Amino acid sequence: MIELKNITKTFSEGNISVHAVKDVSLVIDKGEIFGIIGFSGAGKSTLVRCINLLERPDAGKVFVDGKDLTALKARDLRSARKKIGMIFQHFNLMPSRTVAGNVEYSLFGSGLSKEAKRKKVRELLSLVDIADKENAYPSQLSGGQKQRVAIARALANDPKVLLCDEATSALDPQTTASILDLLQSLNKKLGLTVVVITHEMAVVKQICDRVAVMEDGNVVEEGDVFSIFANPKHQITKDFIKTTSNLQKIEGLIASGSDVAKLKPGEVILRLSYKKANTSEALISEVSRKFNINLNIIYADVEIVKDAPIGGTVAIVSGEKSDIDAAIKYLQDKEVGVEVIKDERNIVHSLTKCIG
Ligand SMILES: Nc1ncnc2c1ncn2[C@@H]1O[C@H](COP(=O)(O)OP(=O)(O)OP(=O)(O)O)[C@@H](O)[C@H]1O
Repeated sequence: MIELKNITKTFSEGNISVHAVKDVSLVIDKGEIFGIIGFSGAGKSTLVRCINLLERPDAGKVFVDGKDLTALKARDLRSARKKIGMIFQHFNLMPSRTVAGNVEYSLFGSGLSKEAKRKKVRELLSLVDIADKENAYPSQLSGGQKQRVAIARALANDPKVLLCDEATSALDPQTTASILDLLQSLNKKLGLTVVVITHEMAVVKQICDRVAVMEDGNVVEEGDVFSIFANPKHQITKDFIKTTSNLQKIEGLIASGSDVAKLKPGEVILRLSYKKANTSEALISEVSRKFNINLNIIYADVEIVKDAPIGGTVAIVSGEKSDIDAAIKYLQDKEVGVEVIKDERNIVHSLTKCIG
């Protein structure tokens, strides 16, 4: 549905140049929810604004629904743009128009009669569940309600693509969840291709099918959401994932000398993370039985991402060194990520050596 080919965009002010997007190529499939995540200044907004040519790239091509937008004349570009809706962090509603007026404004030039426009506006407002606010002004609405109006407005010309630029960043967590639910239901109901820019991995986890991670104008990693969460390759991706997982807290507990992370000689702390869609919690009891070791779980953080469990556990493991080694190998063979966080097994060895 969307293909970005070698997109480059540089902003110049005086003799300072900012390379906002550097030779980025991406393919976003029809009907998917695609996330673009990165820290502030990574180039996400610039890249997404290149999709509807709000920013014209210095180099590269933009294909949407088979059309090369970069090659279109102004009039054709205007009509192609109508098939690409966009919503923003701060909603961008017109304060002097009512909710219905804001949505109707987008139907200007649609050729619909006054009555047909009214009907369309009512349908759109019902679709986003805000029909009761038809006559209210933006200043009388909450942030979540404003974003619903902005979504209705973005859908007025029956677009095939919806671009969402930090659409939930100004909302509280509960409202964020309800707007993400709405985007997901519109994606299913209308077959809409949705592109979501965010700096929150939780947003990606909740609704995206695939994600691209941006840093310093480049896409550094890209893939389906489960694989990215299970096997992040780039440091920045790992940092983003840390923000949504409790499994990293163990380092803090060790550093603070917490009793929870104290080991007896011979014990080891392992962090197990699921890397395969068919991994299950049953593995823990299985290795415990099979290798005659004890796993005392300190943290478990497992949730369902794209219908598969993701996350893992942190456990204190005790048993014979050779049994623990064999259990680690067994888990790794089952494609569970195993990290040794703290290891007191050598203490047993040195004690044995001393006694011996
Ligand atoms: N119109 C502009 N003129 C000059 N520089 C710009 C312009 N737009 C963006 N930039 C610069 O390009 C870089 C990328 O900005 P961009 O807004 O695309 O990043 P972002 O990842 O979306 O960040 P944020 O999450 O803060 O919006 C930044 O260094 C920014 O200052």
